[in-house]
Amino acid sequence: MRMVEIPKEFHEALPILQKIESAGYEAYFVGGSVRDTILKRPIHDVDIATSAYPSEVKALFKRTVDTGIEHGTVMILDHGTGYEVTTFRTESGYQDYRRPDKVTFVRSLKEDLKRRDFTINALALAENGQVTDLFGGLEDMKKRIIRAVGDPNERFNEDALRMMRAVRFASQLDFKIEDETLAGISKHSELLEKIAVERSHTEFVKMMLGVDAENGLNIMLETNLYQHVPVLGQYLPQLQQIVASKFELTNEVQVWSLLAFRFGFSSKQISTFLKKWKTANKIINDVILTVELLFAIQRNDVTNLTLYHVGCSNVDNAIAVMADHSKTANLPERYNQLPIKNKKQLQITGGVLIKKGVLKPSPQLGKVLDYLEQNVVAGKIANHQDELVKAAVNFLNED
Ligand SMILES: Nc1ccn([C@@H]2O[C@H](COP(=O)(O)OP(=O)(O)OP(=O)(O)O)[C@@H](O)[C@H]2O)c(=O)n1
Ligand SMILES: [Mg+2]
Repeated sequence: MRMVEIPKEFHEALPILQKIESAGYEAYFVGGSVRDTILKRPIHDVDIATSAYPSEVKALFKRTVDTGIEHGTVMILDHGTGYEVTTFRTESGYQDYRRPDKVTFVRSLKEDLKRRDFTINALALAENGQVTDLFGGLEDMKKRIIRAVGDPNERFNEDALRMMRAVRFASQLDFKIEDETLAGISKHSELLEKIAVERSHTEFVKMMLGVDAENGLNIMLETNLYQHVPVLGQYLPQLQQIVASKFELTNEVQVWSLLAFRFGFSSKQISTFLKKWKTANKIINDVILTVELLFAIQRNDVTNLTLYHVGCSNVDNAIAVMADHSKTANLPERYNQLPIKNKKQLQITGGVLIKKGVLKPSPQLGKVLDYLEQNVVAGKIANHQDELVKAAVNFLNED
């Protein structure tokens, strides 16, 4: 296949390919950017592979950085924002199921493409638009199939994360996993435990955000992969229910909130669950708030105070996760109509209360402000300074 027009994302990098080629070596665009171009999907990172050895690449350009020199990767800064150029290589050893013991630089494109994970990821695009397809990647794209390059057992033994990548691509691209590749995943699913949780985490979240996430999750159940990631193994019936329901998620908070809500987790359980997945603290906090609101929605017990405390973005997250939209239809409007959205909008401060002689600086000040904030949110006190001062005086007299 010959691409008539090379997409604009590649243009800035074309001088790099031309320079390497004019020095007598081969150079190609490879990996995800080629796959996504042919599938007419947005491209993120543009990777380049070459027959030139790293020292030869470095000799050709003025500004280079050794970003991964031991496995053959050099970043070239001469053109545009920086492009990673990696020498064709073969890999061997893989005693730990995640990275090779030995990388050997080679001059042959075929050898390089042979060690890649799936046929759709083993395509090379030349500067003139010619696509090299040695393993039927183009045909598999047409048939919408994820197929391992060569023997799936070998590919998954080399890097067990590839099993999660297969599931992620199936969900993201709405592709089917070819039978032998699928059998390879079932056979080797336990190898996933050898992989750093952070890497499985990335693939799992991407999978759950894909267009066919129900299918992706279902494949994790059918192949037993779910038993070899943190916590999910104990929740098969709940996961089956999630698979059977339709869901459409747009960020990581929603992914974890859906699971935690369906698993019936308390805040403490959510924290333990997500720490096992090495999730960022900010995400954990947002999930706790989102799930708190989800349970309130389920109980038909959403107060203004809950909406206020959960915050705008997590109200949106809860709405996205809740399957029953009749229960959430009025929430955006209710949120918008809250008298205040955050503490800063309160028309009073501790300083003003002190200045007006309502009370002296003391630990009680915080209590008074909390009282005012909660009652403004609940609509019981108007958010005007005079009213707030009056309410503070009354509160102190009652106390
Ligand atoms: N475990 C892996 C990871 C990557 N690759 C190869 O390296 C390329 C680039 O890897 P990466 O950027 O991690 O994935 P992409 O396929 O580019 O997917 P994404 O769009 O998420 O970047 C892949 O296309 C594939 O050829 C591989 O063979 N095995
Ligand atoms: Mg990529």
